[in-house]
Amino acid sequence: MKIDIIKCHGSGNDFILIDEMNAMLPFTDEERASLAIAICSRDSAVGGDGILFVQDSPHADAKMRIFNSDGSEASMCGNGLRCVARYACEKLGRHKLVIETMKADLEVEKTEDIFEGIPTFRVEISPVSFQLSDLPLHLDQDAVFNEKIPQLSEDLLFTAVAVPNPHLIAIVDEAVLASDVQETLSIKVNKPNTLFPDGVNVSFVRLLEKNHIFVRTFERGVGFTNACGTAMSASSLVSCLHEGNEPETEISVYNNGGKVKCVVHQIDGETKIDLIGNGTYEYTASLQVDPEDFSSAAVLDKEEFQEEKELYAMLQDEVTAYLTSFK
Ligand SMILES: N[C@@H](CCC[C@H](N)C(=O)O)C(=O)O
Repeated sequence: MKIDIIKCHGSGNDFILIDEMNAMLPFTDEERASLAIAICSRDSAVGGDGILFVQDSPHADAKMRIFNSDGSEASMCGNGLRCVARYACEKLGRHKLVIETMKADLEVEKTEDIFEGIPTFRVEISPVSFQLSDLPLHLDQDAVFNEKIPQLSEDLLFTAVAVPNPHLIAIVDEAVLASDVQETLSIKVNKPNTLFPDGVNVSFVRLLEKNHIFVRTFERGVGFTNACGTAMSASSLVSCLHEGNEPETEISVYNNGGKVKCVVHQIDGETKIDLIGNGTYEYTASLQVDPEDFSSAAVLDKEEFQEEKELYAMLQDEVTAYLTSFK
């Protein structure tokens, strides 16, 4: 069988986008999980942090489903939603859409370039919940706000938040960021454990200057990625709650894959976060796959988006220069 794909990324968090809108024979969920495991493998002909399935929606302009590279389905994907926003806006000829996700219909729109010539999109990150039951995190308390979790660390202070996928966030210094603390802790809470039965995305955050932070994330179902959009959004919120950054103000969020901007909105007791950043295409192609063995996928008719790659590399150079000033 042949599957048309777009290889894309949001801040270096890379995905395979598959359009299932109007599909005559949509995949089963078992096939979606198997396909993610097969073609996201960095040993495969494609490789990626996950697959974005774009589908019809009965009550929104389109629907996004995200399958991690281990085949697990997540409730949300911020970097992926920007790629889906670009694809759906271009397909439907619109600049603003509503995209259905597992737990919410979210606003997306094309916005001013984050770097000249780089397609940039604003996506809504919500709902936001600090209730531990919404992650879930099994502790005998309702929330974890900038406090210790002795089972995980004697020193670090954590905040737990669902946006709506689960995130555990710690503000750390450069020395902790450079250590293996994050990897060890992340592996512990993403294998069978009593605290996080569904696993959790773990982010270490370094404060750079006012309204400028660096975020590195070990993603549930993937491992370390260049960036995690929901994690960068949640980390921006935490930086407003505990570290003096400002709601209703653009927070520049740097990561190993580039940068995004986040704006935290807190209105009538409800929190929403705008995540603003690139939706970059790397290439289009057709995958020739054996429906009985997805791992045999071959890439055909590959067409590169060379100019986009070169522009994004210039943004990354700018980010590297900025981050070097904090070493
Ligand atoms: N990288 C995504 C998050 C993808 C899902 C996450 N790994 C999870 O399982 O919750 C993003 O950009 O938010």
